[in-house]
Amino acid sequence: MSSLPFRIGFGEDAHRLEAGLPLVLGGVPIPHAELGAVAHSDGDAVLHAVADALLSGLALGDIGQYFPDTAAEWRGMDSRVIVQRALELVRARGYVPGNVAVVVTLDRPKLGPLRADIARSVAGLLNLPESEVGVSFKTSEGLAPAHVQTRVTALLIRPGSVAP
Ligand SMILES: Nc1ccn([C@@H]2O[C@H](COP(=O)(O)O)[C@@H](O)[C@H]2O)c(=O)n1
Ligand SMILES: C[C@@]1(CO)OP(=O)(O)OP(=O)(O)OC[C@H]1O
Repeated sequence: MSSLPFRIGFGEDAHRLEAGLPLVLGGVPIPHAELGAVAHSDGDAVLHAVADALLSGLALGDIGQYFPDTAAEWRGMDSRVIVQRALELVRARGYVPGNVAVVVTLDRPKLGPLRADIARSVAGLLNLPESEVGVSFKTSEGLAPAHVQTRVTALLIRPGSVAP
């Protein structure tokens, strides 16, 4: 069991995009997306990277170990369940999330108008104030138009080990 007051986690995810599929990011359905994620689950690349960031901060592996993409039971699953499980594992080791920073690379549609919705959704899942969830968007500058990529850093704190 770690005795460090802080741990840093990093997660990354990518999904191929195709027409006729839904796009969900951070638990928020993206309206008017021409392309959606090809995935075994609901393909929420933000929540997959959030969960991996939580797990990696405590060297707990990655979501594929807990939710294999070969298991029929996880087909089409709501990725909020993945984050909830990762959070349970983090809490069981005596840590809680302090803040997270999310970067989404997606060419279309523009996500700026949904920034607050995504931050609020991720914050709610992690039991954090919205102000502790940074959300940035980038395009690939046309290099990967049928692709969504996400990267997330997470600070994990052991309550009681640092002055408030
Ligand atoms: N899907 C996206 C991608 C980017 N944005 C915003 O556009 C601005 C410029 O992005 P660059 O990749 O060209 O640097 C930036 O302010 C992003 O927030 C967006 O809203 N949705
Ligand atoms: C979430 C899982 C399981 O349904 O499948 P995908 O939706 O394909 O997502 P990915 O980020 O490729 O890997 C994790 C998987 O185990």
